[in-house]
Amino acid sequence: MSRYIKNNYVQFWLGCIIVIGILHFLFTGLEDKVTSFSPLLFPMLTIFLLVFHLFIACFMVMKYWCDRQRLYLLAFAFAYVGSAMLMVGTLSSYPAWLDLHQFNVVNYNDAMIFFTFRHLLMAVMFIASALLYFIRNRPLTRTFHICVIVGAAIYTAVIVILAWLYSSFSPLLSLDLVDNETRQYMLLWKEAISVALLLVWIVSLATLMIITRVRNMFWVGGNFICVCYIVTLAMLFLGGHAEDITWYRARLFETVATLLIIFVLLYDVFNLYRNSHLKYQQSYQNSIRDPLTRLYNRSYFYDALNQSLRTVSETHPVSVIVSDLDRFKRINDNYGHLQGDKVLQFVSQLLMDSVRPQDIAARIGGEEFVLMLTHTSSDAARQVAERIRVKLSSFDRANSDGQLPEPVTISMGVFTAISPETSAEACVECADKAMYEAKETGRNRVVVFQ
Ligand SMILES: Nc1nc2c(ncn2[C@@H]2O[C@H](COP(=O)(O)OP(=O)(O)OP(=O)(O)O)[C@@H](O)[C@H]2O)c(=O)[nH]1
Repeated sequence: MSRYIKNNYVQFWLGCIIVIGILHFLFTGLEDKVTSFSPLLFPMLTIFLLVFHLFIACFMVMKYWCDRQRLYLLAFAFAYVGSAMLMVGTLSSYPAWLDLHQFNVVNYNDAMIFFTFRHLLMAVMFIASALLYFIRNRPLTRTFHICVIVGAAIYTAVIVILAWLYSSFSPLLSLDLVDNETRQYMLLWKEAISVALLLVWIVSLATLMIITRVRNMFWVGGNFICVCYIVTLAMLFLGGHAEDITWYRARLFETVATLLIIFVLLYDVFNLYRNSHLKYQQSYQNSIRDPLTRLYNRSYFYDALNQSLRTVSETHPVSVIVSDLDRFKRINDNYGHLQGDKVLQFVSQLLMDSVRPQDIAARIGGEEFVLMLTHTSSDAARQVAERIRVKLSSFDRANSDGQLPEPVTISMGVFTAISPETSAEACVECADKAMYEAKETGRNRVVVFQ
């Protein structure tokens, strides 16, 4: 177990180093080609990021809505919705994205205030999400759900309102993080807030790693985004001033990393769809097959026969073969029920292998089987039955790999429907009568219903 977890961590960190290394390589390549970035790049990237965050928030809410059990998804949803709202504030600090006359008027301090509160909101919500994941299997009451949702909504609202109050939109409070004239970072940002945010994200990453153990793609995404935010903050921390190349690089990095997370989430959806489709297929097959022999069950057989009988005619007959093992009780009595089951499985496999894919082989009683052969005349059906009978009687313990404790024989009755008026029940009844005639006239025989 601990090796499995260690493997997860090693793979995760290797993946992070490779992805971040590739992104870094691409960005430096881009920076070498582009001498100066357009002031529109930052708001454009922010718009992309905003849309990505709304997309992720919708994904989390929808996933939560599926069973309304996984509260940790809602913590993520609030983190991303709040972040998107704060990005609207960031955009308003860049009027150029809407109003070209104010191309050079950028409120860097506001952009940094919205950035700070955005990260504070997200990092704390990520920790909350990990804690909610930790208690996911406990029986949580409806009141607890409501409290968590209300708490997350209040926290998000408080952060958004505080960001707005501290920004230049409100005269009530103020926070100096960037000097808008010189574009230099203020001491408060450089020595306190950036370090504090970095620490909060490190705590967030540690909490996520310990609790989730990076156990699936969803949490690979969650942990990866924490690493990306730490890298983003480190970039800003090392950068000289706002509008410096690192300012753009950090935003570009965050946008690309979020896009990667969207791909991870899409993969998660694909996995969910594939698993639920597989489960559906399994439960559907279980509902139409006999558990012991994997032949079709009685109800599936009757449905299929009724369907085939609708189009039956003299040129397109449908044949039914009812088969019953001879003196099967003796096998059970002499060798036990388990050996009896093996005999039933062996005979079922033989029946399945002896018919075409469009035919149906079903188990309709203890040791009673039925075959439906479409577009098969009475004579052809008799030949199929005869072939199966001879084949079965050719096996003994040695050449059946011990499946048959002794040679086993089968009695078979054939009936062929040529009119759509014939019901499925009547077909089986007639074939059954022919099979009983085979039993009465010595067993190990094929009789065609006349
Ligand atoms: N091992 C096993 N035995 C089963 C199963 N279902 C039914 N049987 C047994 O099948 C036997 C059927 O016996 P009978 O109907 O008396 O007939 P028979 O011994 O095959 O003799 P004839 O049909 O007259 O040739 C019974 O002993 C049932 O207990 C099953 O799923 N597994």
